[in-house]
Amino acid sequence: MVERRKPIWVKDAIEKVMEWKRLGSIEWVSINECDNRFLGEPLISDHDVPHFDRSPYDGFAIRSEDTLHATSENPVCFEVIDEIGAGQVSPLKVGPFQAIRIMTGAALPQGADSVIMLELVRENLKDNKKTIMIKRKVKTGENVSCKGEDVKKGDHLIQKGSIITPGVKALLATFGYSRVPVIKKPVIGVIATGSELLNVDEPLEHGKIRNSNGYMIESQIIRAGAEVKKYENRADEIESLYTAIETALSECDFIITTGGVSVGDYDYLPEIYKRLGANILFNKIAMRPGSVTTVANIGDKLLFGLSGNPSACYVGFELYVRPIIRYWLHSDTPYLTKAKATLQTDFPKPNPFNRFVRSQIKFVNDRLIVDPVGLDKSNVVSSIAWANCLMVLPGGTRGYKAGDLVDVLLFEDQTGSDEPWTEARKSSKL
Ligand SMILES: Nc1nc2c(c(=O)[nH]1)N[C@H]1C(S)=C(S)[C@@H](COP(=O)(O)OP(=O)(O)OC[C@H]3O[C@@H](n4cnc5c(N)ncnc54)[C@H](O)[C@@H]3O)O[C@H]1N2
Ligand code: MOO
Ligand SMILES: [Mg+2]
Repeated sequence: MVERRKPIWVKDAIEKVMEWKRLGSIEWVSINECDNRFLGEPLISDHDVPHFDRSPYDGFAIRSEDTLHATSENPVCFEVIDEIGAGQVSPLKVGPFQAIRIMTGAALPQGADSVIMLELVRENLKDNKKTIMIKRKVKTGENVSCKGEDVKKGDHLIQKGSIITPGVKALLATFGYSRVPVIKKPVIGVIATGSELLNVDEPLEHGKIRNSNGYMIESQIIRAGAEVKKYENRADEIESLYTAIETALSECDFIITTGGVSVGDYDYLPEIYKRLGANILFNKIAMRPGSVTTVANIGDKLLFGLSGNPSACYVGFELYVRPIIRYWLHSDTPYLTKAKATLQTDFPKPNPFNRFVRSQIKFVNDRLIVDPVGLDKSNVVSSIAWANCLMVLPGGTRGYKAGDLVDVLLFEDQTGSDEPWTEARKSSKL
């Protein structure tokens, strides 16, 4: 008799997984290698930015009070006493009716309190003496980038666990981080199982397929911010599969297997969990695809038994593995970013379970609209490539109509959510 599995709610499954969440430790890497890593310490400024008053324009540094009576009928003459470019500092102090020619980024010289742009003055050279004529009043502080206007010393700029984007990297450089504290990535072992699997470079044979899950999961692991340890594909053969998982357990923080978790004759994962003495957190979830997603723990290590069906495998990763990785990386928003969008086409298929539909979300006339992509079956691979989100259609008997507002989970958005998607349980059956 085939084992009857008891499905649990999506939210409960995520909670059970997150009971085993762990925080990663810190390591220091070169700033050249910090892209897309997660910051291991908050970034607090240790100096003002800029740390000196500077000119935001190419112009002349002057004392504004000297322009008090300047008009086009009555221009005021200034003697140009020095010239400085960015990085140069004038040793001179600007006195009454004196000016220093100054380029964008250069430190404002002593005595000056404002800058007038090159375009607004008339320059003269007489007897080797440079002068300028100013025809308008200049305000105190005009065209000066003041010390600390960008960042003040002691400002909390970026919190620990934030992803290092180009902007964050610019700040790290600004504050002299040649080495950057980041969270050490968890190492995730990946074993694709199935006697039908060919390697990517093997020619097709009747009845066999190339292993796509292994590559897809590798890519999802990298996108989530973790490190992949890829093992050879394993045939549906209990002894070699058991040995491969045992080895992976000793070498990795978490293990992902794909395939072999259902109730088929050659689905050996349930038997292997038993042999390993693993504690099964769940082996059936009230969702499509990915209902067979199984998660077990041995000590503090989680074994994610993702479905062999590509779309189910993909969804299983995003819902259950990704938050474990992001939590490890100290993110306080480890779940996929949630949004609401308007369904653009009817989705008439009724479903008793919560359905996570591979979809495309986009802006049309300032409105977020979402459309399913490709074939909505768990064994398809093509729709994954066209999807940038999962549209969530809660279980119930009815289908959905164009114009309905639906929940959407975004794959690429880095904001994340502090709460996972949660089903309204009344409308969904177990
Ligand atoms: N009698 C039942 N049959 C099935 C049930 C069920 O409840 N009762 N569940 C179905 C559901 S739902 C799913 S999902 C699949 C899950 O299957 P497994 O996780 O056991 O995976 P396999 O049987 O090994 O393979 C399923 C399918 O996926 C293809 N596959 C496997 N690995 C890869 C890979 N690395 N790359 C690409 N494709 C892969 C494999 O060839 C199969 O076609 O079970 C249903 N059956
Ligand atoms: O787990 Mo299966 O994906 O429900 O199709
Ligand atoms: Mg199977």
